[in-house]
Amino acid sequence: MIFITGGVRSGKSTFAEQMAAQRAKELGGRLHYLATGAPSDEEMSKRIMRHQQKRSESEFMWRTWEQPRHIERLASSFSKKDVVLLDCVTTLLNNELFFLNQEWEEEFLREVFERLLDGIGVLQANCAELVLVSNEVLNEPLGTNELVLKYSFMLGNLHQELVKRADRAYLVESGIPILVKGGRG
Ligand SMILES: Nc1nc2c(ncn2[C@@H]2O[C@H](COP(=O)(O)OP(=O)(O)OP(=O)(O)O)[C@@H](O)[C@H]2O)c(=O)[nH]1
Repeated sequence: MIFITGGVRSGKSTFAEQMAAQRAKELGGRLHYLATGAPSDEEMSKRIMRHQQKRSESEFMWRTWEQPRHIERLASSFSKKDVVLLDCVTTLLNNELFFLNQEWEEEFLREVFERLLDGIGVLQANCAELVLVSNEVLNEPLGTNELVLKYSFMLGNLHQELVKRADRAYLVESGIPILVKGGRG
């Protein structure tokens, strides 16, 4: 598993696509793009269309899946030789946290945390390489808002756990990927 993080517009999605395509070439499997985001406004809709256009024009054959929750349900769509790019973990977390409009009690947060890790684990077990993209939103001062603090702890812990499980991890800054864990493999 490869974990890629970076700030907004850092270039992490482009880097992740290159990395996934390279791995698919090496492994001889198909390439899947798993989008967890939704076109929430006009700007996002256009951005998604641009991404889709770019993938359709690329030299690689991408198959796109739009799955905001329950990513594990896609597992049977992949083969053990395939490469899956999941973009992105942050949106997946948001979708889980806000879907039920539930109070962020400790038990609920723990359940979401485990559900996400389980879902990612199921995907990982059903493909050759899982490339995860996430947002580095924790560099700002956290302030004192309780929800922001809970969210930040949750995302931080999730990132730590995913990096622990990943063979390689990158931080992308201004379009430059910095290898923070693992070899160049
Ligand atoms: N629903 C859907 N979302 C997509 C699709 N292709 C890309 N996306 C979403 O587009 C987002 C990534 O693109 P950007 O918003 O440009 O990424 P960014 O984080 O702002 O910038 P970078 O760091 O440069 O990647 C992710 O949330 C993807 O899930 C698609 O086919 N369908």
